[in-house]
Amino acid sequence: MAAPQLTPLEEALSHLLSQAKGLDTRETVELPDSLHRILAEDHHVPADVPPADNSSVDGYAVRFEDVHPGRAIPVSIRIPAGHPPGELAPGTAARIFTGSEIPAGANAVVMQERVDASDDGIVIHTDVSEGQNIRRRGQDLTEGCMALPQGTLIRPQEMGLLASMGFARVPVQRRLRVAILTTGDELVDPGKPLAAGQIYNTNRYTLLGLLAQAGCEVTLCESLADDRTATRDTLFRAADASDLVITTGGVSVGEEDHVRVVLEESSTLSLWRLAIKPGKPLAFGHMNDTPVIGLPGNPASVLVTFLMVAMPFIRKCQGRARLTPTGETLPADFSVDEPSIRREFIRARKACLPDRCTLEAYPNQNSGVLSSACWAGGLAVVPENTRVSPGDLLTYYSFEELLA
Ligand SMILES: Nc1nc2c(c(=O)[nH]1)N[C@H]1C(S)=C(S)[C@@H](COP(=O)(O)OP(=O)(O)OC[C@H]3O[C@@H](n4cnc5c(N)ncnc54)[C@H](O)[C@@H]3O)O[C@H]1N2
Ligand code: MOO
Repeated sequence: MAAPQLTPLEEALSHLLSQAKGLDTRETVELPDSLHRILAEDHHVPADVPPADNSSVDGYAVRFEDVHPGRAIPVSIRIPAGHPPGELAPGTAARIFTGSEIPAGANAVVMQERVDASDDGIVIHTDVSEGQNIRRRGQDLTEGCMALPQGTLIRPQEMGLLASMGFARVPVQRRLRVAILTTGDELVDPGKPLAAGQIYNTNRYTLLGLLAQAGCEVTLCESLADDRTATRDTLFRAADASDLVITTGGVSVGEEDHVRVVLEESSTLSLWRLAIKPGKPLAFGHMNDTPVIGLPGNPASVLVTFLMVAMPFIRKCQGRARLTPTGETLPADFSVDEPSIRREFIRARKACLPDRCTLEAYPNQNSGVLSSACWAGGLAVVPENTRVSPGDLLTYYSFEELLA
């Protein structure tokens, strides 16, 4: 029997994305609870950050025109950080600290290591230029500018930036509710002993981690035996409770691949043999209007298909601006001698010397080898029907970008 044709990733993705519905509801959360949530409104800068010019060092604020080699300048004021700076009298210096506001009249700060201080004042032993060691008002964020657009994933740095603008509460999208169903008689949860023929359920935990990083709420996380009725019942229950159901396993061609069969009877199933490696079989359908993405069972295939297929779908539902990764171009430090008709996502990492970075590949790229992904920093893309020699340029998606 001839194998059905392979579908390009873009074709499957465009079908999937055309079915992704945006989330309609939002909520407001306290800033500390906003990590991994999606911003639901554009955030413009309400006032300059920092709000005033301030010192980037511990030292002395002066008017640079007052500095003459060997001549002492009296210290007239002391300005601890957090206190109003006042005004600097002409011909004098202000004792100042990192983060202290610059007093009116001063236009430079000299580090204390460059100064001799005595009862007569300070003698400066260095050239002083206008503006030195002054962090300008608004250097981080300028009033009125767009700081964070709607659809931004809030990472630790965005939490900090929101705090720097004074936002204590943040409007965020409702979390996308996602159910995880792993399938297979062989699966046992960690913590229990393995009997013959059994393996530990890996995908459940990979997906829990991926969905947490993607800002989703996991509604239900169950492991299904290879049983058609149980698969059907659980798929309906999961669909009822969720905006999206993700399954792993059971989408290939065997008669024990019940997810495929149940989706076939109950919905408009699209079943693809994707032209990507790993991750060939992929199912997409609906149970009672809830989208179901059926990922293959192999643990490395789950990671790759989640990142390349499910993640853009999730991003679209979340109203994110960027759906697919941009990547960077780097030379390979490995070879692919046998070209594949499937686009290959090689678990790879950057190896950097002072002058250039190359991509190293994990030696075993089998779709059952998840340690490849723990070793790797991301995915290097080998296009369809392409041999690779060291030095050839490849697109590389870091895991950080894929999950940002
Ligand atoms: N005759 C063919 N057989 C297979 C083909 C094919 O085209 N023709 N494709 C192969 C490829 S490629 C893949 S990928 C798999 C996909 O199969 P399924 O999605 O139906 O997945 P399963 O058969 O259920 O499992 C595959 C593999 O992964 C292990 N697995 C499954 N779930 C988990 C889990 N939660 N944690 C850890 N490991 C899991 C499972 O034990 C299998 O070893 O089909 C190939 N076969
Ligand atoms: O399509 Mo599979 O994930 O290569 O083993």
